[in-house]
Amino acid sequence: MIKTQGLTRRFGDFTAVREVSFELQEGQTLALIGPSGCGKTTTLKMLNRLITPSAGNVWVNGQDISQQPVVQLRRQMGYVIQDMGLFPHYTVAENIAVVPRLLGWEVSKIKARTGALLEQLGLDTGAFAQKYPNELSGGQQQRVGIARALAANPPIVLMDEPFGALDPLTRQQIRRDFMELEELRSKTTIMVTHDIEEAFEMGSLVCLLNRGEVQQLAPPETLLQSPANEFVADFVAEKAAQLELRSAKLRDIFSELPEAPPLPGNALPLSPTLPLLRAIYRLAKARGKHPLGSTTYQGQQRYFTLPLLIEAFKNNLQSWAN
Ligand SMILES: Nc1ncnc2c1ncn2[C@@H]1O[C@H](COP(=O)(O)OP(=O)(O)OP(=O)(O)O)[C@@H](O)[C@H]1O
Repeated sequence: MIKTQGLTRRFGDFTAVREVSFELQEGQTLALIGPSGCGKTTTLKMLNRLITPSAGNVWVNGQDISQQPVVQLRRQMGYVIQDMGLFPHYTVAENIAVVPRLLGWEVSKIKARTGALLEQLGLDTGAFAQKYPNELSGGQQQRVGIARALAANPPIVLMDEPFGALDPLTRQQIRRDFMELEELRSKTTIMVTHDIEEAFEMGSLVCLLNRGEVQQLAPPETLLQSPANEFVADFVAEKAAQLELRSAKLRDIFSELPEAPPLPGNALPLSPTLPLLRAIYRLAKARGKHPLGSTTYQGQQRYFTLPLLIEAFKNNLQSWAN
């Protein structure tokens, strides 16, 4: 869907981005991460030609973007930025409708699309469509910004610190809602973030940059398990435990679990409380043992089963990592 080769940008004598190459398939998410000033935003902006590369190429669907009219290019790419960039004198509905209008969609189609997006992003259409950005909270504005970027259904979404300006709780909630959006599953997303946990949670690939150069480009778990160099190892070391949970996928857990042992007749069902599950998971990881069996909890022997654990895992994965 999108490919770069040798992407480089110089500002005078200074090389902000050097020879960045990656390839993303439809539906994949690339998280660009690294210390402040490492070239994340410059890389992102070269993808929609907000910044012209000094060298290298970008192809979208096999087409070299430098040969494409810029308007046509940007219609294929939703763009979400940290300060939202909503038009203050447009209502929420008008803000979301900007690109569909430019594309000449019928009014009824625009209205239906706007309403559907607002609902999907947890904003009641009746209450919000006619409000102005300054009547919304930061989190609500950010949701509108996301809706606007998705309005014309672009196959590619570029996001620069999309959840950056928000408090941690709002940030987490929006991120969760965002990841649950059904239509995003088929989109190819490139996001810039300074939050390594966010990168690990959202990225199917993580690209760690330092001083404009790629240090490692790989699935998140690979950065943990096989860091390419000392910089990568140091970068992930501090949060290794949280990152492991962020990048844990249900299938990883499945492969660790053997058949559930038969429950004894006097087994009490386990209520999967968070601390208990957390302890089980840690134990299993640390000792390389499967987390099935029994445990003494509040003075009683409790047994936990595969479906229970999986369910609890699904429900709690997010909050565990916090
Ligand atoms: N227009 C410009 N002129 C000169 N230098 C620039 C320009 N734009 C960016 N730079 C420099 O290029 C480097 C990379 O900038 P960029 O914004 O891509 O970094 P970043 O990784 O996104 O940083 P941050 O996380 O702080 O937003 C920085 O050192 C920056 O000062």
